[in-house]
Amino acid sequence: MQSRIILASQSPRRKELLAGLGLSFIVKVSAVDEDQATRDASTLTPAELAQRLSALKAEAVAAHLSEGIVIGADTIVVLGEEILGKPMDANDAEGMLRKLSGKTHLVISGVTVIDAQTKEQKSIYELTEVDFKEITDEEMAAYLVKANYLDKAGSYAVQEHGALFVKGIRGCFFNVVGLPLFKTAELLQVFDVKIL
Ligand SMILES: Cc1cn([C@H]2C[C@H](O)[C@@H](COP(=O)(O)OP(=O)(O)OP(=O)(O)O)O2)c(=O)[nH]c1=O
Repeated sequence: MQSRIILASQSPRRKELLAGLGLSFIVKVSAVDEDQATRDASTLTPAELAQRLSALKAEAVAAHLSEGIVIGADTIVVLGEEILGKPMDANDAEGMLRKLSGKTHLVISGVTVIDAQTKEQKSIYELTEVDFKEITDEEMAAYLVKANYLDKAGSYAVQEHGALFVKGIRGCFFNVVGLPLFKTAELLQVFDVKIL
């Protein structure tokens, strides 16, 4: 029998992406203080951090379960040495977008899967390069009024108004949206989840 799958994420994007694979699953979320965890993990590389945060989210949910396959994920935007998470407010968002303007950055998502019964746990990450156009002052002002950016790493969503700034990407598109489907599917197969 196929194990029950639990998505440990409040992100509507991750829910939609996973549902697109035809999997049936339930959503369960447990609180993780991502900001504190990021501060605690200052020696990690960005890829390690994304994986660590995804693991904390999956572990927080798996801790309350005796069976099931739990999936946690985390997405960060990395510009040079700087990690950009979600903005605190419009000012913060504007600052992030000014930094990203005209440059290429990385989007890294970590994904962790845990078998709640055996406690087997595995993490992967995926990395996508994203090229931004130069954002004009007029575009910036309109964007901050119209776009939904507060719950998005880097203050943009490539699948929404952020598309107007994204000239090109190299790598997995779904990774930028929040769940790298190819690598997530490979990982789920390690846990004997049948997709096809
Ligand atoms: C860069 C980018 C991010 N995002 C979103 C994906 C994630 O939802 C969010 C990054 O925040 P996360 O902390 O990874 O996820 P979350 O808080 O939304 O959900 P949860 O922790 O419960 O899993 O940014 C987009 O939707 N589009 C984009 O282009």
